[in-house]
Amino acid sequence: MITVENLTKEYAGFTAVDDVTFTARPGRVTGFLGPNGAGKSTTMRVMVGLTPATSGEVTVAGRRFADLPNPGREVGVLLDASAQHAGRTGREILAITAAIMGLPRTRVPEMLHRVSLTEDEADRRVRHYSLGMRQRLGIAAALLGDPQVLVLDEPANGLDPAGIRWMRDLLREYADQGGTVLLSSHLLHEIEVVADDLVVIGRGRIVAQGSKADLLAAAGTVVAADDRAALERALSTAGLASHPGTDGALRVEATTREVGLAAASAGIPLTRLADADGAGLEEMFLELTADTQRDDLTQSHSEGAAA
Ligand SMILES: Nc1ncnc2c1ncn2[C@@H]1O[C@H](COP(=O)(O)OP(=O)(O)OP(=O)(O)O)[C@@H](O)[C@H]1O
Repeated sequence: MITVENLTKEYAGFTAVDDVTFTARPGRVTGFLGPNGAGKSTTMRVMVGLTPATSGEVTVAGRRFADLPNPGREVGVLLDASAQHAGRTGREILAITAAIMGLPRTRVPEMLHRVSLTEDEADRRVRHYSLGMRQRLGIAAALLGDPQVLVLDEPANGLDPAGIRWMRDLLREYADQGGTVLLSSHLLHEIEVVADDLVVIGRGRIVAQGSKADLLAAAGTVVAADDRAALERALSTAGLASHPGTDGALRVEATTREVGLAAASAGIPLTRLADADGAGLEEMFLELTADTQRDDLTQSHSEGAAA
């Protein structure tokens, strides 16, 4: 279990994370989703004690990371796959990590096997690894101590489609065995297949959170008719809020049944009636984050200010 409570992180007066509260639960994969610069990495860095919070608190298994006696045994962390020592082999990196955590050396070949790095690849220096191989090695290091919690920042970066599927299966299995997984991404599709819960962040603030199923249901119904104005009137008469989607159809915050009945009672033939489903979630993500993108540079702050 990871609990983030009213977390705020400021860099020289710039608020990178703004009063963020959420929980990642055991047995579930929690997707931490947001556009570039939304505050995901900063939140995760605070979570694993790399950056001090300005205010608020993060606990893992009920304790602050800094208070965990052997953190690697409780929390597996992959924040930056490229941060590994380029001059060491993958096997050496895992062996050193195992020694630091007081684990038997036998964990190393086990984990290499778990992430499908071959013997030959394990003995190459990391500088010769592809980004995908570094991600696998990073995941092996995160799993080494058999932790109950995994914190992974953009773990799918650099993985090919087969690698992404492999990782999804691995995380699913890990969560199904009772583990807690928090993984970040700026790509909705990457996360929506594997996540049970979603936490969406934009400009440092949480803009939506809940189970994926609830967020999908909240994304409502897509409906279209040749006479869109009449359809809008019928929906409004039935007390259903609607707004135009990007494809000319209307998005309605109601079930397909409610929408169908409202159209039928006004005698309007429909050309389309469907659950908003994945497309709805994507639109919701774009809408939620559109006004939270950090590309307007209206807030100036100094990059690299002291943490
Ligand atoms: N050390 C720092 N000094 C100043 N600003 C920082 C520092 N670290 C991060 N920031 C700023 O905080 C904001 C959030 O950054 P963060 O890396 O947490 O976003 P992110 O959601 O992980 O984005 P990405 O998907 O691009 O990795 C950004 O505007 C970033 O420039």
